[in-house]
Amino acid sequence: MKIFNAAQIQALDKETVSNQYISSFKLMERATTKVFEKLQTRYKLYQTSFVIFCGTGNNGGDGLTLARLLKEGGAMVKVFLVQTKKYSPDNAQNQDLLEDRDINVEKFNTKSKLKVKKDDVIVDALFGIGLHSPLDEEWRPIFDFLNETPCLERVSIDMPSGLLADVTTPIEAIVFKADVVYTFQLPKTALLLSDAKEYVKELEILDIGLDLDYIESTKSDAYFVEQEKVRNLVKSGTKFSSKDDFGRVILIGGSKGKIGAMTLASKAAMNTGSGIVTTYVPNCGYTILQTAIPEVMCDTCAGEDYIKVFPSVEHYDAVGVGCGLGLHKDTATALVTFLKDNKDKKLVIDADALNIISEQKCLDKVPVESILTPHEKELKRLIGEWDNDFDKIDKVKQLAKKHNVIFVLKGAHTITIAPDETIYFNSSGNWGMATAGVGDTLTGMITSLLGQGYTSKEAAIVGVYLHGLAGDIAIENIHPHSLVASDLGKNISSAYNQIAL
Ligand SMILES: NC(=O)C1=CN([C@@H]2O[C@H](COP(=O)(O)OP(=O)(O)OC[C@H]3O[C@@H](n4cnc5c(N)ncnc54)[C@H](OP(=O)(O)O)[C@@H]3O)[C@@H](O)[C@H]2O)[C@H](O)CC1
Ligand SMILES: [K+]
Repeated sequence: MKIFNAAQIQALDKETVSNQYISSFKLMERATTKVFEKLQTRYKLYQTSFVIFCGTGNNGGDGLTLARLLKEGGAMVKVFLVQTKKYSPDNAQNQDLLEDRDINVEKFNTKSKLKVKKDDVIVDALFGIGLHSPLDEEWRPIFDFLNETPCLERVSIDMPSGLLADVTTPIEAIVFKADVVYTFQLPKTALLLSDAKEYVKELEILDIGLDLDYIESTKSDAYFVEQEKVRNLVKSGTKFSSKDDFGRVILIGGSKGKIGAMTLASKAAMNTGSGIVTTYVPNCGYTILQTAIPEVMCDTCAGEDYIKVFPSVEHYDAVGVGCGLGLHKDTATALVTFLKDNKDKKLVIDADALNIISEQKCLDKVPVESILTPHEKELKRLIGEWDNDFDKIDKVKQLAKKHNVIFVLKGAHTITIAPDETIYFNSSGNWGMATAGVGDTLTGMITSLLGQGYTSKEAAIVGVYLHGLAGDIAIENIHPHSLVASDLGKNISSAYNQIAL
């Protein structure tokens, strides 16, 4: 699914109205009906009272439409409407339709006293994608009230008001803190970034039937990766496949006390479908690995507790480096030599291998089309501080392009950034996955896919999605708090099955 900026969505809106021969009023009704249907399943309407805050534009128009639909659906509804001289035409038309419907509509300004009861649902329809700059300070008392007053839940239509859709919103800006945001048709970049975590606790994208041809023909560099995209990329075997067809991969890493990382990575590589997985660990890991995973071959280096020498990898289809590797200076020296000696080998680079590359300042030695999978702290060591998420993405884009490598920025919507400047936000996964070893599992999975012949970009996109989906399937039976990295490995098979459906 493409991600559009606000201007592109507004153009899409116009194009839809024209191509489908409908009025913008009808489109608003269609969009809001989708929100209504969501609210109908989220709450028992006849027992719930909604206080809807409406702005002066079409986001406000959505709020007014929703007020009518909720009232018809049996809910109690009260509307607060921003006082102004000029409302958008569809907003004004929906105001007219509220007359004689026994809905209390109260006009307010930034100095007004508002009232919400503790079991009301607050609906924020103040500003959507039409917001052109951060809100003025005069709005602060209103938003402080909306964000702090006790209520049942906070719902935003399209955008949490105050959040800009495709440029950064300053950290101190005034923004509504939504429990759930129902956004129309396509996600907006700001909704997917961790900077917005306080404002978007849950996100749902509602298909409102906007013009598909226009979406298809409009260029975008950013995508939201969903199951359909991954389904089209996943390869399957044939009756005559042999283990050689599924790639031979090697995972290099481990140090005393961190052999578990290699166990997780190599098990995940097997479960993702590699024909042959070899692990290369220091001596202390040999018995552990051979006992833990009979399917994996184990090779060791001279070092007892850490890797002193890297192996030859010419006979492998893909190489994963870094899980549990440690930062010993001999390991660091060996890694730098390894990078220089294997300029033509695409690598998956994670954890301490990334930390060593930062310390040794040798990103330029990383083979082209390698995949780097830093979490936030590893990324900071690599690129330094950033001002905000948009700045972070820009910086990583430049690096990816300069070094011709892929970055996988692990997080809530793990972001894959390719050297061609395309960006992929992942849609699968859950908070239970914020636990040790989950990154090692991902490295094993991406390495496996690379070894199976996926391009680097495909391996990253598919690996990240499959990994998140395995986590989502795991929490069907395990509480997110109790999820551990091994649970992901166990559910890779179910994730494949679900994608194939
Ligand atoms: N295609 C779709 O997805 C559909 C979207 N719909 C809804 O429409 C809104 C967008 O509506 P729009 O009228 O373009 O804009 P908003 O309602 O978000 O806001 C416009 C009003 O806000 C004022 N504004 C803008 N920035 C500021 C600011 N920094 N401070 C104060 N006021 C601001 C703006 O004032 P102007 O002076 O610029 O005119 C407007 O008064 C979208 O988000 C969806 O909710 C459709 O309903 C269905 C299709
Ligand atoms: K809103």
